[in-house]
Amino acid sequence: MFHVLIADPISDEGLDVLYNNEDVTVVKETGLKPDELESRIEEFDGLLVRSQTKVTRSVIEKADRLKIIGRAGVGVDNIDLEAATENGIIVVNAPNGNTNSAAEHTMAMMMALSRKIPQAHSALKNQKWERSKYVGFEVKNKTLGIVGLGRIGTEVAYRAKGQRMNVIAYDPFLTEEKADQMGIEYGEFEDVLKKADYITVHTPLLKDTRHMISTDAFKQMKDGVFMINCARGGIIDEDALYDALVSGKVAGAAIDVLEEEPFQDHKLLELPQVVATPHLGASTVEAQESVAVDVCHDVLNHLRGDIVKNPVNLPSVPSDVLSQIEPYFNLAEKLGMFLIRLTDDVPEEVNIYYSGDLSDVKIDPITRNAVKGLLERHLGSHVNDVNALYLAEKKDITIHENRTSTTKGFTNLMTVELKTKSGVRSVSGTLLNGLGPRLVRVDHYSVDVMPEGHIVVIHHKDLPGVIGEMGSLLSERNINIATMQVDRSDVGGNAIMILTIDKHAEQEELEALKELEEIKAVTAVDL
Ligand SMILES: NC(=O)c1ccc[n+]([C@@H]2O[C@H](COP(=O)([O-])OP(=O)(O)OC[C@H]3O[C@@H](n4cnc5c(N)ncnc54)[C@H](O)[C@@H]3O)[C@@H](O)[C@H]2O)c1
Ligand SMILES: O=C(O)[C@H](O)COP(=O)(O)O
Repeated sequence: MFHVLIADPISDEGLDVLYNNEDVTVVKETGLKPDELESRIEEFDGLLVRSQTKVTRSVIEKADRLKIIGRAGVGVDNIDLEAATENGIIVVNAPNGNTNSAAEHTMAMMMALSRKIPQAHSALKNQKWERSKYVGFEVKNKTLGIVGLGRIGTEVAYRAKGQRMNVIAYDPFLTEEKADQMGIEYGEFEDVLKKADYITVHTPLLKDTRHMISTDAFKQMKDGVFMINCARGGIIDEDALYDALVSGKVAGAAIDVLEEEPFQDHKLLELPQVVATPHLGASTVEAQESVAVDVCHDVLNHLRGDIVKNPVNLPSVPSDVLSQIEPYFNLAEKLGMFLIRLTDDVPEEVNIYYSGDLSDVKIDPITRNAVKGLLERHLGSHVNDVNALYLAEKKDITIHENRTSTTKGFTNLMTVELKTKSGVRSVSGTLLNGLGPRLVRVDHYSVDVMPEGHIVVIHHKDLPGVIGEMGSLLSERNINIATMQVDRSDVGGNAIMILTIDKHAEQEELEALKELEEIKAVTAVDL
């Protein structure tokens, strides 16, 4: 049974996705104080929030069974992503559901600002008919500067063109060609600052974007510029904006978001040329239904062990690519689990080689599964594909991915190589069409083993009678051999035997095998 906590108001249409399942219980407790959330969180497998609830490191560190945090919306700056990743908790969001609403709100704010609608409205409600006081500006033929041309910035650009504005945009991923296609001007950040009559920001709040609209940025702008922020508080330095408004450098500002929310007594709100809404960009029926449905599906999928659509702290994989690589996840994990059993030394470096069909697919998610398999032996079951690479780095294990043309006759081949102070061990595997995963090499020995169940790997001398002796030893202990694979380096030299047996091999059973003179090493691997 999975327990999911809904900590912010989330649309019922989304919650229905969770309610209608026998394996899920939903607890709705919105408006929890940070210490209340900390004390409740250990009961839950899933947590659903919007922007209000702060999912801090101390919340995450108390979340012993938490597997997923769902953000019904875009911005995840209220969630400590680093802490979530370290603790193997996947964070998912719903990036597409509120794009339209946020873009429409931005346009509404720009028009309200330009035509002083909120000020005129409030005067009229106070019985003041002040027509001359509220003369505004047309936006037609003015230049709108967009900082951040992602989903929302792009929608704003198209709407502004519909208003016959000129649009100039800056985004690190914007090319001149793309700008041409959109019929807008491509600019550097400074060009946008200098040329725009209205500037709207649509970036996430990141280290690089915090206070990117600073005192220095205001200095570069036209006198009488209008500023709009329907993205995140903190992108605009609020003190610098206040000074620029008071000095008249900025003619007016439309603000949906501030650094500290909820906000009430903010000095910006005292200025008559500031139009503000309480973080309403995504607050439409349509957006809320859409983000809630999207995020609840991802939460349910993840809890049931299925793939999520919108991971934030995992590489996102388009579904057509996923269907190509998902079958390799199990193979990769098994290779990692097998390999780590071949040595008791401290892992230092892992090299993963992808070849054949695997040489031109997205390999990062496959690598995560291999590393997860490797680390599980020593770090336990809290290792997952979210934190596998982070934990490897923490343990000073370097991971290298390599694409090679060496297929050794297989249509796809994956080799995981582990370096320790005593040497290099490696294991290779393939997905056999229709037959599933196979181990095909262990170090330099060729084998053909299904990587599942109870396996015993025996390194021995290639001498007559060894196989028989081992067979009798095992049968004396009532251990049935299901399959057996042998290979040798040269006649009479070193050899390997890989047995699959019907039950877990106990330590004393392995010790008995080791007593045979010809046996050099015996390792049990349960996959
Ligand atoms: N007010 C609201 O209710 C509301 C609603 C939805 C989204 N938002 C916020 O709006 C913002 C944009 O959302 P989105 O869905 O368009 O995100 P997005 O990821 O699609 O777009 C963000 C864009 O910002 C660009 N960017 C990053 N750093 C930049 C920099 N230094 N300079 C210029 N551009 C930079 C990125 O390249 C990207 O194209 C986010 O902060 C989101 O949280 C607010
Ligand atoms: O990032 C977002 O999606 C918006 O800021 C919406 O936030 P909200 O879900 O709290 O309205």
